[in-house]
Amino acid sequence: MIKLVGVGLDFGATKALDGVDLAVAAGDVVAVTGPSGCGKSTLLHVLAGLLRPDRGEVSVGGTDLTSANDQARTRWRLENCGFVFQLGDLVPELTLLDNVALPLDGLRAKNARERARDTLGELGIAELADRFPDQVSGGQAQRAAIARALVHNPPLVLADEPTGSLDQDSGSKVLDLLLRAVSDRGATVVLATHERRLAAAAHREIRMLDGRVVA
Ligand SMILES: Nc1ncnc2c1ncn2[C@@H]1O[C@H](COP(=O)(O)OP(=O)(O)OP(=O)(O)O)[C@@H](O)[C@H]1O
Repeated sequence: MIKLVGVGLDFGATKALDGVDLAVAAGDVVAVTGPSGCGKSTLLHVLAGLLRPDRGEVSVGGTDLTSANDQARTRWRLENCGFVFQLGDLVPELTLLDNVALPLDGLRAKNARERARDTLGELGIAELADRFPDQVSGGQAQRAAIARALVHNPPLVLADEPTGSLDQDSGSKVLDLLLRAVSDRGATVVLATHERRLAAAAHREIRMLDGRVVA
């Protein structure tokens, strides 16, 4: 599903990624760990096609993201990627239902809303569909963000500290829901985290330091 060969990316003098080789099979759940600033988020952004590396090759689901132009990478991302951020990143002016329906732009409105409602139900918050993000708890907002990342059944789900803003209890619940939903779909997951507990729930852990994979 994912193949990186010799991937390097610089921000000025900082080597955010420095010769990363990585292979991830379809359906794998991989945790990327390491200290602050080691390159975890940068790696996720490269996998999503949001950043193009300066060196090396990136192929995801058979698509060569190194040679694709911005437009092709954006189209690829909308169809193939779900992204969960630490703070949910819901659109404040939209209800949870409309937030979740966002990636379904191409579907006729009624179908999109039905599917969004079903996915909210899967995450256990169907009854909150018509509330706005500032009318729900952090854990509930994070569940909606996960529903939005999964609603179009993307083959690849990228999660950057998905429970980082939650207390331990609701973080564990949200993580369980995320892992169950991706396993039901057979999706591949790459999860950046500081937390041992999250890393332990993955099939595999990749440890980074100074832009390199060290274990
Ligand atoms: N847009 C940017 N401009 C300049 N430097 C950047 C930028 N984004 C990241 N960096 C630098 O690249 C390095 C890797 O950053 P990255 O965000 O990938 O780390 P991280 O492991 O995700 O950190 P954290 O765990 O704190 O989120 C850091 O040294 C960071 O300061």
